[in-house]
Amino acid sequence: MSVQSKEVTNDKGQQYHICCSKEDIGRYVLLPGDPFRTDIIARHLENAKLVAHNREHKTWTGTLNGEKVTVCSTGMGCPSTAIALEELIHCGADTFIRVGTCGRVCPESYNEDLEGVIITGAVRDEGTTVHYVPIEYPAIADRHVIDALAKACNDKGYNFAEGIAQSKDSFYGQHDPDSMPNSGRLHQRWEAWEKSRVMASEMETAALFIVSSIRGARAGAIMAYGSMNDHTIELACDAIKVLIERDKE
Ligand SMILES: O=P(O)(O)O[C@H]1O[C@H](CO)[C@@H](O)[C@H]1O
Ligand SMILES: O=c1cc[nH]c(=O)[nH]1
Repeated sequence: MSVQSKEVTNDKGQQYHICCSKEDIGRYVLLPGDPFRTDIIARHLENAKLVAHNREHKTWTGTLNGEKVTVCSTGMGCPSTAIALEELIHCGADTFIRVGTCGRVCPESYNEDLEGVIITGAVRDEGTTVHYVPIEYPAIADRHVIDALAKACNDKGYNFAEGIAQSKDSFYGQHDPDSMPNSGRLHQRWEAWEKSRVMASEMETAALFIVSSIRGARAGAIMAYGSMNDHTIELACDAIKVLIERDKE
């Protein structure tokens, strides 16, 4: 039996950061980092309505296959992602797909034909999730969500790999480690991720997987290499439809 966090509300009784209430949020949620990306993803929903926009969290709710589906931006990094997750779970959400962008890491990921990655697990190279549970606990995706993403990808014939993401706290620690006094440690660890077949580097998935596991929710992630593309958004929406249909069975 999973335990929810205590609700913290604003003066309207809404969740403190996302400024939403239970009736605003669907069971199924798409999670981009960027608030502007929510507008693009919301166009894939039927009857999408803007519910709230507070700080980095912009939230739309509409339907897919007749079920209520929400799009909510997490902002950049694990702290704001964990906050969004907790508050969406307070509102009754239990199924999450991150729709993000990422960088390439291991040699295999540098195959230019690959559009992106369906994430199966995340390296907890960040500071948020140790506030939840010791580092030995794995950050893994829900197998039903991975399978729904894999089915969507197979049906469309798009070229996505499956693999592990590194969730880090410093974008410039990845892109310019030599400018950091801590460069030795950054290089050593990056080499370890390259040698251990890490397929993607990004900043939110570890928090998504850890908070979801601990709170008893299901989560997965699909990420585009470089900038966001239509295929990644399409597959995330298709996977939500697969889960909706399978949940009815
Ligand atoms: O495209 P999003 O979802 O923001 O994800 C990636 O892009 C940002 C860095 O540019 C980080 O948030 C990283 O995880
Ligand atoms: O290289 C990249 C691209 C997106 N997001 C990251 O964190 N790194």
